[in-house]
Amino acid sequence: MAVAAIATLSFASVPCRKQQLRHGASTFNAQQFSASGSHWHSANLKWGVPRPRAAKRVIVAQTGTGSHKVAILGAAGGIGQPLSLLVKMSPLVSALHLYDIANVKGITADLSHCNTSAQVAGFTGKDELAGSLAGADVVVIPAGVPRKPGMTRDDLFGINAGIVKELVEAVADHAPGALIHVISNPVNSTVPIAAEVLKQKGAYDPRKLFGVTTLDVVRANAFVAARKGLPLADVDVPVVGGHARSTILPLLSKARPKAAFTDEEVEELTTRIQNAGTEVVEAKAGAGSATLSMAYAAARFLEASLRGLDGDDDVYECAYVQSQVVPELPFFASRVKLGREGIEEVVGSELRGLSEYEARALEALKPQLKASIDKGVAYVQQQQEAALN
Ligand SMILES: NC(=O)c1ccc[n+]([C@@H]2O[C@H](COP(=O)([O-])OP(=O)(O)OC[C@H]3O[C@@H](n4cnc5c(N)ncnc54)[C@H](O)[C@@H]3O)[C@@H](O)[C@H]2O)c1
Ligand SMILES: O=C(O)C[C@H](O)C(=O)O
Repeated sequence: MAVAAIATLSFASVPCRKQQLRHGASTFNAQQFSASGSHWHSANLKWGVPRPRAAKRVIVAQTGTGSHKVAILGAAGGIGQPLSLLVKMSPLVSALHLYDIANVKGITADLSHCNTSAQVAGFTGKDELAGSLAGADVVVIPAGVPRKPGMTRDDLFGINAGIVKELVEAVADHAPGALIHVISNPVNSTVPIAAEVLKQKGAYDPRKLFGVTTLDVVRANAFVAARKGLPLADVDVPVVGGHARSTILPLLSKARPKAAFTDEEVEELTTRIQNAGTEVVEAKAGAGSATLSMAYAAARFLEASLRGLDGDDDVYECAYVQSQVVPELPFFASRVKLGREGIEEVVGSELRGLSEYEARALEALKPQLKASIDKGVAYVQQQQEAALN
C-alpha cells in the first residue's frame, strides 16, 4: 500500500543553537540540506514538502496539523503568487484566502490542485474583500505597485498609501484580531498608515502590526556568509531601522557567528545590503522589483508568526514595529520575540554597544525615518479631515 511521505522544511532552516537563542537570535537562518543531501534537517521545521528520498515511495498527500487561516491581499501579483504557493505548502495553515482586484480565479484553481492540506479560496474585487478576511489569523499585504529603475520606494507613496489604507480598514472591520504583515512599500510609511487607520477604527493592537523587513535579514545573511566563507545556516545578522536606503542598518558587529570585518568590508557589505532592492529593480529593468526572494522572506516571517501563535517559546525575527527602542522614532525595525498574541517583546539590547560606524549610521538615519513616519501619519489624518469636510 502506498505510504504518505511527509517531511518538513523551514524557510529559515535549522534552529539556532541554544546559546544563540538566549541572545535573542532568530530561530532560523537558512534552508539546509543534510551533508549527504539525502534528507532535510527537520528538528523543529514546520513547512512541508515531500522528502527528496521519498521519490521511491508514492506520495499520497501532505497532511498538516495546523489550523491557521491566512489571507493574502494582492495574491495575484509578483510576490503574491509565489508566496501563495509557499503558504499552500505549510502544514501550519488549514485555510488560505487569496484576494486581489483581478486574476485570482485561475491562481486559486491552479493552487488548489496541489495535494497539500490547506484549503484555498479565491476572492476578487472589493465586494469579496470582507469574505476573504473572515476568521483570518494572519493577513499578509503585498498589494500595491512596485518600483521601476530610477524610482525610490517613497515614489510609490502616492498609489500605495491609498491601497494600504483601504485594505487595513477592511482588516479592522472584518479580521480585527489578526496579525497584519505589511509588505507594500514604502514600508517606512505604510506601517504608520496602517497603525493610524487601526487607531481610528478602535482596533489598534501594536503587538499585531508588522512591517515585513525579513528580506533585509535574508540578504544580509546571504551576503555575509558569502563574503566571510561561513556556512549559510549559521549566519544571523540583525538588521534594524527601516526599509529604505540608509534607514536599512545591518548590525555587523552583532552578527553571529562572531566575525572580524575590516572597515572596508563593513562599508561594502552595508552598502550592498542597503542597495540590494535597487540591484534587483535595475536587473529587472522595468519589470518590477524583488518578488521571489521577497516571497521566501515573507513565508519565513509568516512561519515565525504562526509558530509564535502556536506557543513556540523561541521565535525571534526582525520586523518594523511600534517601539520605544529609539525614543524619537515611534516605528523602528528591531528583533522581536513572537508569541501567542503577536509581539511579546521588542529586543532593544542590540542597540547597545554598537560600533562607531553603526552608531553614526543610526544617528544619520533618524531624520529620514522620522520624516517617513510623519508622512504616513499625516496622510491618514488629512484623509480623515477631508472626509469630514
Ligand atoms: N517589504 C519588502 O521588503 C518588499 C520587497 C519587495 C517588494 N515590496 C513591495 O511589495 C509591493 C508589491 O510588489 P509586487 O512585485 O508583488 O507588485 P505586483 O504589481 O506584481 O503585484 C501587486 C498586486 O497587488 C494587486 N493590487 C493592487 N491594488 C490592489 C488592491 N487595492 N487590493 C488588492 N490587490 C491590489 C495588483 O492587482 C497586483 O496583483 C510593492 O509595493 C513593492 O514595492 C516590498
Ligand atoms: O526595492 C524595492 O523596491 C522592493 C523591496 O523593498 C526590496 O527591498 O527589494
